[in-house]
Amino acid sequence: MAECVMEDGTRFAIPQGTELLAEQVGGHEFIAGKQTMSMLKDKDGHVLKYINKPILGERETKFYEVLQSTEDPELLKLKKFVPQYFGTTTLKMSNQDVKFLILSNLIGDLHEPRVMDIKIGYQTHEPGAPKEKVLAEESKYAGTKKPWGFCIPGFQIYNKDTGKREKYGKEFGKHLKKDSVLNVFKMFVDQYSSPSVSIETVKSFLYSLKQIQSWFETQRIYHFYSSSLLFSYDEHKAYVHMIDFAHVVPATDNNLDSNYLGGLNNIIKLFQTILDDLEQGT
Ligand SMILES: Nc1ncnc2c1ncn2[C@@H]1O[C@H](COP(=O)(O)OP(=O)(O)OP(=O)(O)O)[C@@H](O)[C@H]1O
Ligand SMILES: O=P(O)(O)O[C@@H]1[C@H](O)[C@H](O)[C@@H](OP(=O)(O)O)[C@H](OP(=O)(O)O)[C@H]1O
Repeated sequence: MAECVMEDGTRFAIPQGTELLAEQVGGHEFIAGKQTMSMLKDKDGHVLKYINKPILGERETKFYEVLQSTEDPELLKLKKFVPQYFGTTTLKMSNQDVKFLILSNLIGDLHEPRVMDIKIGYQTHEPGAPKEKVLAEESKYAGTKKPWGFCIPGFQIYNKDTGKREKYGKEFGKHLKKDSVLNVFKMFVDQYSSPSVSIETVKSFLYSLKQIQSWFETQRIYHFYSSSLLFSYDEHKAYVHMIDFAHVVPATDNNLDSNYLGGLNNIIKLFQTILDDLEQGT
């Protein structure tokens, strides 16, 4: 069993042959005494996601399995935005068998990746969720979720002076207000000395976002609650991917996922504003 040390000094055992995914920006982390676990990486560079939570783990696994075997042309369009799925694995942790999803590493080919997790939706609990879950979700990230239909659980950038990685976590995201979001996006894409990198990055984000948008404008298969868009880039490449499908449920009454579309449309508007400003040199 290998050992890991968290930033606060907590030590814990992780399965042999794995390491922490250092670039994880959102999501669950290991918490002593709680059944939560950080994202891991295996020897082949795959990302391992802990799926021991009942219902949620099974739901996310099922989502990947359906996507892997589908011949539905509508669903097939989604594949390029979602991590590749390589099945599940059971590993020993503190003598317990623990199940993980094996996924492609979405940022594996980026150098010092800048990464932002944006969780989509005015509502982040699925219909029928327990009352405590509804209250917990509604009370969090209200400054951005209510006006914009998304929130920012985490991101990482590199300090322009020291070159050191800087992580902004959930507490930062929870205190954000409506009017600060544009500046956070600007800071995120302003990481290299040449403005042309920012311009190309934002153009690439917008290109992918509009493809995802056009999928959501017609698909009536699923509703995606609490799912994230993962933005990543370096000097040469920029990506937008969809992750976290633990709260994806069949679409009710054949409706569009307006909860997701609303947030996505606002992200597109904000990045378009940034692109316009960058191109005008303001
Ligand atoms: N396939 C992947 N490749 C690279 N990084 C990933 C991948 N999947 C997840 N991550 C990283 O791990 C983080 C957490 O992922 P994810 O949202 O799936 O976890 P979670 O614990 O279900 O989150 P939540 O707490 O929102 O339910 C993401 O913010 C991202 O930084
Ligand atoms: O952003 P935060 O404040 O960390 O909020 C967490 C976030 O809503 C997760 O999606 C949720 O996990 P699930 O997707 O598994 O419901 C988790 O529930 P949890 O505390 O019960 O793990 C919340 O705490």
